[in-house]
Amino acid sequence: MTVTQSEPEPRTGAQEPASRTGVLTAAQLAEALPGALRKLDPRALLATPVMLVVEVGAVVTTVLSIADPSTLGWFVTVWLWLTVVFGTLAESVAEGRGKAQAASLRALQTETSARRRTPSGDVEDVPSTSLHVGDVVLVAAGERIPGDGEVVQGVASVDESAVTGESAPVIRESGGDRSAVTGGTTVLSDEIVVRITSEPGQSFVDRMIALVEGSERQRTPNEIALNVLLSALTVVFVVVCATLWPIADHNGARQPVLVLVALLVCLIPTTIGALLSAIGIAGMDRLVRRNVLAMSGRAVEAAGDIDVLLLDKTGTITLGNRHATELLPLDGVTPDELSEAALLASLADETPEGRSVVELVRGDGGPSTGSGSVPDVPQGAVLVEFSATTRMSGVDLTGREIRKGAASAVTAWVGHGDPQLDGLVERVASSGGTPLVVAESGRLLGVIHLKDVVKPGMRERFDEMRAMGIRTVMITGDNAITAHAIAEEAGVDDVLAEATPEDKLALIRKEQTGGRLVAMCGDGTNDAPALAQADVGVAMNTGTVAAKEAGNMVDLDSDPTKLIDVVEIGKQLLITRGALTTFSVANDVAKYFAILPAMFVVAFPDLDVLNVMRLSSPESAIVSAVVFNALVIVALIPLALRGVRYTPASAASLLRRNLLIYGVGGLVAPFVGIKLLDLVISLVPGL
Ligand SMILES: Nc1ncnc2c1ncn2[C@@H]1O[C@H](COP(=O)(O)OP(=O)(O)OP(=O)(O)O)[C@@H](O)[C@H]1O
Ligand SMILES: [K+]
Ligand SMILES: [Mg+2]
Repeated sequence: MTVTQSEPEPRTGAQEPASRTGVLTAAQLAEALPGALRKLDPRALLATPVMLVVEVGAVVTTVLSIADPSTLGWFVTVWLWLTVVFGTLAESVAEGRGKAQAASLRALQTETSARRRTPSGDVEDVPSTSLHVGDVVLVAAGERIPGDGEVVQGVASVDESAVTGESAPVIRESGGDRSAVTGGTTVLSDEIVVRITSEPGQSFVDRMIALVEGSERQRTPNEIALNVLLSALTVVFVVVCATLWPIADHNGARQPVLVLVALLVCLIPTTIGALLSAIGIAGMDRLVRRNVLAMSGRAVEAAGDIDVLLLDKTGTITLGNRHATELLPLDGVTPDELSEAALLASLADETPEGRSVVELVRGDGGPSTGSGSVPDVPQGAVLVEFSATTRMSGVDLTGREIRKGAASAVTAWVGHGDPQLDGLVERVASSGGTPLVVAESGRLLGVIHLKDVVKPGMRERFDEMRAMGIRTVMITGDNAITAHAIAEEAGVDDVLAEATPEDKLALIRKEQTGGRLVAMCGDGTNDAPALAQADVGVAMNTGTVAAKEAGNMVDLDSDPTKLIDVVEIGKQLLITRGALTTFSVANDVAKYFAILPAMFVVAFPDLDVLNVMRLSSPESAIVSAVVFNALVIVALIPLALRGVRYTPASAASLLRRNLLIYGVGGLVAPFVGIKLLDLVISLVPGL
């Protein structure tokens, strides 16, 4: 697990494309070109009405130029087509950046043979592609896991490097919060039984491929709203140009349709129209680079404005391999009595905690990766499974009822407490451990000490979040003393202890009704409702299938502090879109003043006062403006892909800075650019 992240390693080990850093290579452009040309299909352009209008304009000028050829006509026509192609090229380049990654992920999908359990209990060999939800397969050391699933039996160490890029093996085991396995990863030791949870073609890797290729990207509400605004602006300018025609005609300054089309394209917001979707794709791509898979673009945007982050304790803030280290009997209880009861209450407990109790009592000792002897459950035993709501587990035998679990739950079950027990519980809890109280038929026996370790580097990262204005709250099913001990060590701002899944959900709703945007990091099935309710729900990749499906992001590194990166990327996405919109509109306004005087100066000599640009001829002015308009798109592709830099600062000062750079810059650039182009273009005979 990587905890601190600076620049992440390329996951695939493939050569780092230069465009990641914002530089476009010729090879990349060449590779993206076929895709860009395919996107010229008007049906594909319907999604960006601004560019569709440019394409229609290009068709019109093409027809006019064929009917009545002129240098001006052909110049305008070629550059209008280039404008559309530059737009589709931006999107195509953005998509292309995920292609290498997609290719290496596809390699994971080669068909393998799976050992499937038949209803009669036999094992049959089937191709991995024919596995369906609910099938149960056996996977032994050295074998590839044939599909996404949940470990229902056993413990194994698994090499997930092909998916996560992390070479250290991870533990996958039944019962707990580390039960999900990903198809295509390899079991390194032991044997596990896996219940398949995804249909062919809908696996985690399939979704990753779709994500990195950008084919599954859905427009976010903000993006849709902006697109509508840009379309409305376009309609306004179509009307302006259409009415300009009769007015000019009436005043004896008849303008050819060709010129009006050129004017229209210069005025409508082509820059942002062309780059909008590339900005969105690049944002997703940056997340993937950080090993975060975002299933929803809305969540990425929301991440830019997060106020509160809620985190589960075990497996999120701590490493999560809670295991029993010590048995503490009450006075009058022999160590053997406590051991026996603890063992019986754990024999059928498939959670890692339960297995670790068995190991401790049996003296197996070894790490939880050991294959473990399967102990016998006494005849006639009725098992009481652990649930996050009861916070207890145990067994009913003839004449004996044994439970182990959270102190409050077990003392409530017994019907009374015990001062000595309180002392033991507090001792374990104040060290950050989880105390499990053991009781038998109304009698309290003692405490099991479950130990867990806080992941390294937490405190620094939580400090960083505080600086970004994000409040961190740990929510755990564990008792208040343990919770506070861990919270203290990890450096979170607030704690909610003894929380049931409903409490976690209620806390999120409460924060949300206060108008705050809430992020949640979790790994357990009991976190799933909260992950689904949160605006940004980040599931740990180590977690359960339910958690991964409920959230709208999965962190392959299972690092809760990754949220810092997610927030930065979200902010960067919003800032980039805002900056380029500002630039685009400012640019168009400036072009209006740059070329209108040139167009009408012949008919209205008074306009000459406005003709500050002193362009060489009306024709050259028009072509220069169209060429400038197209080149601006190309010039800004790298910025759209790389994103405007985000530095933690107040929203107001960021806005001021960006208005200055992109607003004023957008106003000035056309005057300089068009003037320079005019100097060159006026050399062309006929312009
Ligand atoms: N196998 C088990 N048998 C009995 N009791 C358990 C078992 N596992 C956990 N408990 C008890 O139930 C409590 C809640 O556990 P759970 O794992 O559901 O917590 P949670 O809400 O996921 O929070 P976190 O993951 O942050 O600890 C634990 O603190 C512990 O006291
Ligand atoms: K424009
Ligand atoms: Mg949990």
